[in-house]
Amino acid sequence: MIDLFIIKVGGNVIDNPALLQSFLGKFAAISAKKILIHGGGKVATRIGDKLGIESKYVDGRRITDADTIDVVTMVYGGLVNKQLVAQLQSKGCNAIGLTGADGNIIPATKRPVKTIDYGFVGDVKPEQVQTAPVVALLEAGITPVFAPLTHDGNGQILNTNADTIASSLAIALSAKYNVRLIYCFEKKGVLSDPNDDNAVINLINKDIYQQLMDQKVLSDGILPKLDNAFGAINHGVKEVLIGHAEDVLSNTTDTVAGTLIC
Ligand SMILES: Nc1ncnc2c1ncn2[C@@H]1O[C@H](COP(=O)(O)OP(=O)(O)O)[C@@H](O)[C@H]1O
Ligand SMILES: CC(=O)N[C@@H](CCC(=O)OP(=O)(O)O)C(=O)O
Repeated sequence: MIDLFIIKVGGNVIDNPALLQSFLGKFAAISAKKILIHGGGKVATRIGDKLGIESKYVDGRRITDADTIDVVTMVYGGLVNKQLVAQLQSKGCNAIGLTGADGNIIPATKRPVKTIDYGFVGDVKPEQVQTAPVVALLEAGITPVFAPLTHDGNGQILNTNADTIASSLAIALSAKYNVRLIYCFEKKGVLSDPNDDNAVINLINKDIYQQLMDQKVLSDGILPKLDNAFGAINHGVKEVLIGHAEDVLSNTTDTVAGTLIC
């Protein structure tokens, strides 16, 4: 099987023009087949604030009411996605911007209300991901760039965490490719002390993950990232790495920056 890099870039990197340019340059330079998934939570929060729409998160997932789904559809599916595609084109990478509704690639189910009503948030089953359009683009030498939006099949767009989009695509495509899933964010990896940016844990297995949860070392956006990272590694994805956008695309066979999930 040939390699496929599935790379997710988060909102803090998207919001930092210098870091984003450097990241996109490294991404464009990857010669293997590749897919980019972007977040943009910070941009959506800022634009929501300007419109008087307050952002609320529970365990790193946005509560998405009727006003918020409109904001995130515009911000993720429009502004962020198209800016990234244009920037990749300028770097010689022939990218195409997509949401999960396009080509029916990522159908989802609105999250059922249990203790919390997340609103228009979509849960994805990797086995429902339609890989054929993605494979066709990859085989044509085109790089898909996914916004974190899905749809329910009844005309409703849903907001899905970008970490989940990345792991679902990674799991679905691992039947055909040797998938390497890389989560790029603004920290050097998963930290044993969230206040110490150098306290990177190089390797996390299931037991260490449980210990970190018990010690309450993990909170906010790192929760969906690890949740999805383990989901991917347990369902056929060859390698999952979490690290700084500046470092993780520069790894060599001798040095690995970031946190490897095993
Ligand atoms: N132990 C930890 N290690 C790394 N990050 C952590 C940890 N605990 C909490 N975090 C927080 O999780 C955030 C990453 O999630 P998020 O902001 O959603 O990133 P992204 O937008 O890239 O998905 C970090 O910026 C950090 O504030
Ligand atoms: C349901 C849910 O939480 N969706 C996310 C999608 C964007 C995202 O994941 O952005 P980052 O990668 O920048 O965090 C949100 O609206 O914040």
